[in-house]
Amino acid sequence: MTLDARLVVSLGGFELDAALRIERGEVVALLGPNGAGKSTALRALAGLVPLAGGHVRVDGDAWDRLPVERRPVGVVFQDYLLFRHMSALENVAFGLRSRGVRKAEARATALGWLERVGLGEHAAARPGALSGGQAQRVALARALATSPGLLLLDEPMAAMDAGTRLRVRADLGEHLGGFRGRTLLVTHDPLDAMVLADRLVVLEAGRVVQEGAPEEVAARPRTDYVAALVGLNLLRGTARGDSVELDGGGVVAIGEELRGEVFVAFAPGSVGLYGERPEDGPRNAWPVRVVGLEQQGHSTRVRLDGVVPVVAEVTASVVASLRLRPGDELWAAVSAAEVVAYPA
Ligand SMILES: Nc1ncnc2c1ncn2[C@@H]1O[C@H](COP(=O)(O)OP(=O)(O)OP(=O)(O)O)[C@@H](O)[C@H]1O
Repeated sequence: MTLDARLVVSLGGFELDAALRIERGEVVALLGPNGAGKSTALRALAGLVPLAGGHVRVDGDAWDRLPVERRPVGVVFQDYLLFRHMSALENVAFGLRSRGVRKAEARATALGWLERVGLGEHAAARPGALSGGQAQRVALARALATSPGLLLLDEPMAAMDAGTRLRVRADLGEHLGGFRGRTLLVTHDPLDAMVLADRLVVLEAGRVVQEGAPEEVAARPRTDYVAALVGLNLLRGTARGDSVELDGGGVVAIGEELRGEVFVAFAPGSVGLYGERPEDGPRNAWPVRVVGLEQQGHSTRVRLDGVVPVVAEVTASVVASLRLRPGDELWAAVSAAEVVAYPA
């Protein structure tokens, strides 16, 4: 009962060509930078954008041949797209009515769903009288009420403030946990993806560049975008035993034996900063220049340029004792044991 799709879409100068598989009960997060084609992929699955090639199949059923209104798909958009002149109940019942369910039954089912998302008491309210989080839950209830085989969520929390987002993320996690269809969640937010998804698919410039379990993607990024998303330093080079000659120059000692093209990743927090080259210190020490400082919670992220460009995350006491400023020349050091290398 796997959804198996290859989505080829051509929009002006933009070309999407992405393969996606979603198992029953699985939540897949589609991540990527602005303009990568995430919304286009979602719209293509919903039938709102025509396929120039490829297919959308579930168990041999060709969903791509079905007209939009007959696809067993529920969609929740970022701005919810609730009908403003209808009550919450009528909004949720609408999807059922348009699938031929009789009025009384549609209303009863809709009320059941509003109760499940905690909005039974707001059934008569118009969308304008609901908060963003509540409106989002109505939109989710409307999408789930038709028991779709595929639930599509397009940045469902993007319009919310941080506090609401936290609550709605938890709610959504609960509802998705009980949902037996397949879910595709389009998001920019790595936290939404890591918390809610069973698997991540990363799209860049219309192509899938990496996919896997959240912990796998977080530990072994394969593009600069993914590395920035999960907060790791990422370098690329050729491994010759326990060291890697970097493509951009410089060498990184690693804690294991590898050969061939590899990625090298390490956490900013594992990078130490020193005024002088550290004696008897970590095997990796590179001369660097400070190009930027950014406070993040209790630590400072220091962007460093040099033959080996890296980001370090240090405490306020390091910033103070080294009197760090843009332009300063320093040494960055990281132990080989903190460096992860994997085939490119
Ligand atoms: N109707 C359209 N006609 C022509 N080009 C379009 C159309 N819709 C989207 N595009 C282009 O397709 C590309 C992908 O857009 P899409 O909205 O799918 O990306 P996205 O990954 O969802 O981005 P964002 O994160 O900014 O929402 C962009 O370059 C966009 O400008």
